[in-house]
Amino acid sequence: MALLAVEVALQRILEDVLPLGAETIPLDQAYDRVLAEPVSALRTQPPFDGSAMDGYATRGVDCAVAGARLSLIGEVAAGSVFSGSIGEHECVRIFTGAPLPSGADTVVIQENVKIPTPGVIELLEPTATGQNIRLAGIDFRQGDPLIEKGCVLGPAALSLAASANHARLAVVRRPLVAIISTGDELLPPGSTPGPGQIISSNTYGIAACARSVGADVLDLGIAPDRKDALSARVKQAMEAGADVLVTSGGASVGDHDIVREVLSTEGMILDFWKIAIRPGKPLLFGKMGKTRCLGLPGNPVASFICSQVFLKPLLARLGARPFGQHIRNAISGADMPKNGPRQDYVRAQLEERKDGQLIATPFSMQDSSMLRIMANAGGLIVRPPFAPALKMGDLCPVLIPG
Ligand SMILES: Nc1nc2c(c(=O)[nH]1)N[C@H]1C(S)=C(S)[C@@H](COP(=O)(O)OP(=O)(O)OC[C@H]3O[C@@H](n4cnc5c(N)ncnc54)[C@H](O)[C@@H]3O)O[C@H]1N2
Ligand code: MOO
Repeated sequence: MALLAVEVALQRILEDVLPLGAETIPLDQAYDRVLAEPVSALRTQPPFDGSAMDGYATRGVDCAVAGARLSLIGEVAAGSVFSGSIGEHECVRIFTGAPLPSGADTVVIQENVKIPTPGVIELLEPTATGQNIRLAGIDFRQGDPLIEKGCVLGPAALSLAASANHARLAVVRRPLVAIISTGDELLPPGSTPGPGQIISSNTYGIAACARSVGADVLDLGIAPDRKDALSARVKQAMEAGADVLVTSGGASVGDHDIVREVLSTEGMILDFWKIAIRPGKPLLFGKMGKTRCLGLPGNPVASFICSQVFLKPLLARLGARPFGQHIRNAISGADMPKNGPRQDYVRAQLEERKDGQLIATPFSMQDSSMLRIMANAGGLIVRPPFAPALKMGDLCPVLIPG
């Protein structure tokens, strides 16, 4: 039977995924969160006509000519209000951000005056009516829509929400992804491996992919290849309320590849197992209640590429976060043979020519255990199933992992 195509597998993974619910959180924790409800202004900003400069508030008609003299009748700074009113040929010392005194419609900046005698200012040049004033509401008025639902909150949006007087915001809950590595041979980084043992690496790439699309990660460590040990960790993931359960390793057909069986025993309804991708063929997907289960192959590069191609879009959809794979057109830096039945993600070195043309040169070794090559690959040349041979200089799509 033909293996499921990558696009079909992705469709099946995303098929009925709805964004998670909302939670209301303090503004200072809302950076990079996805807004669940639109934000509108709870107040008008600025709430009053105010001065944009340090200087003297006066009437435009009284400062139309150089040499005009005005009597100084008081002072107003930001945070206070001048209680009187400005009359003909009068002014009030004013500072940036202070409300304009009643009767004033213009601010003369202090660099443009001299003080011939205390209590009097003299204009060095004319100032037009309305200069250096910020009118009430020029930024926004109460009730104005300010930030759309679905926006990923960046620094300026957060300051805007604060200015509009929101102390808390409704944001989409972050998906929780539980990660279990499986394999008797695995030890955490920093250990001293014994005979036959290696260091477990996959979790770190998987977790980083998850975090890059706004997910929270629950690392459930390394489970040995025993059904009871893996079951216990799966139960932990379910008890923690994981939206997505990712396993790494044990997905293939060997005697120790127990993931599919254990997940099924724990209640997973299998959707698919094995797809037409290289690396990553033994990928499995199913649902355990509301929890989506993604069984990644153990080979480190397969685990990473499947996280990029399948896990990231799934988590982004759950978190209502905009997401698209970064695909660029390149020309191949080498001849490539015709492809087999699986969509191949060929690790390639990228180079940008002076004219902007991207050149992707495949590494000569493509073993799915080789993390150094993966980490040095600027991109993955995507070779669809049965793609014909490529000549050096032919166009090819390149996925840039994020
Ligand atoms: N007879 C067949 N054998 C295999 C097939 C097949 O179709 N028929 N598929 C191969 C493919 S493709 C892949 S990919 C691997 C994936 O198998 P598993 O998911 O069962 O992975 P493991 O056997 O557990 O591990 C494979 C390899 O990766 C190392 N590994 C596992 N986990 C980690 C980790 N967290 N960090 C670092 N390295 C890890 C493990 O030691 C193995 O070397 O199966 C092929 N076999
Ligand atoms: O996923 Mo495997 O060889 O296709 O690494």
